Amino acid sequence: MPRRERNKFVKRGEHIEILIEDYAFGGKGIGRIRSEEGEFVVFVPNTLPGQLVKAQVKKTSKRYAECKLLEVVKHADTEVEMPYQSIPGAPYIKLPLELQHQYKKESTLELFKRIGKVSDIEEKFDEFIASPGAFHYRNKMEYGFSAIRYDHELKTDVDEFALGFKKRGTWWCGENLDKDSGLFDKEVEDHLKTIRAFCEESGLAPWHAPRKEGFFRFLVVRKSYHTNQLLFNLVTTSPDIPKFDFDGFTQLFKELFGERLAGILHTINDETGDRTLATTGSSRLLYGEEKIIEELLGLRFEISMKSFFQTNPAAAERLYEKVVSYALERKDTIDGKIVMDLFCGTGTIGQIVASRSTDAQIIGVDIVASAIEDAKKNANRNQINGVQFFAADVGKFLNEHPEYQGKIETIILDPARAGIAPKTLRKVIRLGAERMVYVSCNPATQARDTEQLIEAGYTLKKISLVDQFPHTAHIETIALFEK
Ligand SMILES: C[S@@+](CC[C@H](N)C(=O)[O-])C[C@H]1O[C@@H](n2cnc3c(N)ncnc32)[C@H](O)[C@@H]1O
Repeated sequence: MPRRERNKFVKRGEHIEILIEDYAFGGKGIGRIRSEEGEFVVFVPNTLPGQLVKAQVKKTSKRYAECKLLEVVKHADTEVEMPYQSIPGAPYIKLPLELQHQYKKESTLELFKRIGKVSDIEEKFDEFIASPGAFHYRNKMEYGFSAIRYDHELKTDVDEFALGFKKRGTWWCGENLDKDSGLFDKEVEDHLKTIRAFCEESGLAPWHAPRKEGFFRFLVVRKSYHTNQLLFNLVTTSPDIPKFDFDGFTQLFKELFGERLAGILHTINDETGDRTLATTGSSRLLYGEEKIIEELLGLRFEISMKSFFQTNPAAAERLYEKVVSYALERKDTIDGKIVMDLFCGTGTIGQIVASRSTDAQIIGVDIVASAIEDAKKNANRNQINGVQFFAADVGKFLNEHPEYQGKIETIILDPARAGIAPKTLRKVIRLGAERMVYVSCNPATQARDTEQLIEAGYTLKKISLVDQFPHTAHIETIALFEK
């Protein structure tokens, strides 16, 4: 085993108190220990510049240490009070949006300098696109049931029924969400404690993660901003199904949400893993419809519990507008041409490009068969011609279709967080497109791919950032590459 390099500043397991001075990409606060021996860097995720924090050292190397946040000892002067319940999914909610934007922009551009080797990245920077709504912007939430609850007053775990989110940094312990978190639908979250009380009164057990047993597992909610309707999915295990009052449960939701209630599903998940939906296990409709309709840039989409859909539709519209504007900037490479939409998901980008061009042929490829089915249905519903969708791995698809080499002028790429596998990227490069519009939800992998694209003769022309998830560390980037 390689020997870990030691440092003279901190030891693994040690508790330290440190002032956070800076922000690194991905939501890590940076602290510095200074001594005559030099400067030592400490990363503490989910912290803000200006905070004094207690942290535990998890990993060390010669020049830096990675820590886990234990407690914020003193808040930063920049933090503001919020009327929302704080949740692990929104670690930066107390930081004013302008500062969140500034940190996200600086740390992302820095990545492209360091990993992508684009030294003049500031000159390529085009626009920072904010989310139209900074609060209550999500259209989906997954609340977990837990038999172990974290009590913030007692500062310990207690054996009690909980419904909400996992306590940050644990897999076994939940926290109750008692009111609006500021991220999803206020009415749903304000009513969550009533739903919890109904479930608790049934006497059936919530999921006990260490023992891997219990009846109640998840409550998933999807919302349409177009119709303001809500679709719920109660996920449970199967043995106690006959003991649960599903009619009473449905009645409660009708009373709480009235006209807003589109439907309620019940899904069985007997698998012990932490996933909401089991690969096995069935779903049945308890009430109403199993789909809701959403509208995006004038196009209509049918959304079921399983389909992928952008989580912040209003910000997704802005993201798509930017992607399409980069693609259509040179209409001569689109009109009457074949355009590839790789990693196309439900095919939204390809459909928008098709609807705004003349005789373009869009080829959409995604590995998830159900997403491709939705893409085809959505294209039919929106009466969009000239689109073809394929359920396949992008690398395999390009192997099996050498006829496209040299025939494509514009490629749109929107890979998942892991980025594009280097082998697949080489195949994409071999298509010989003049232009690539590369969308990424993980700029770190995009910065890595940028270096490979530059080596292959592409130039990074422009880059825009889209803040789809305010109060989190996430940021999306749209980069335009040209030969
Ligand atoms: C960020 S999403 C794309 C979203 C899509 N552009 C949209 O706007 O709806 C990334 C997509 O990559 C797909 N994917 C991941 N690995 C893949 C592979 N090897 N080949 C094809 N598609 C893949 C995922 O199924 C997912 O739909």
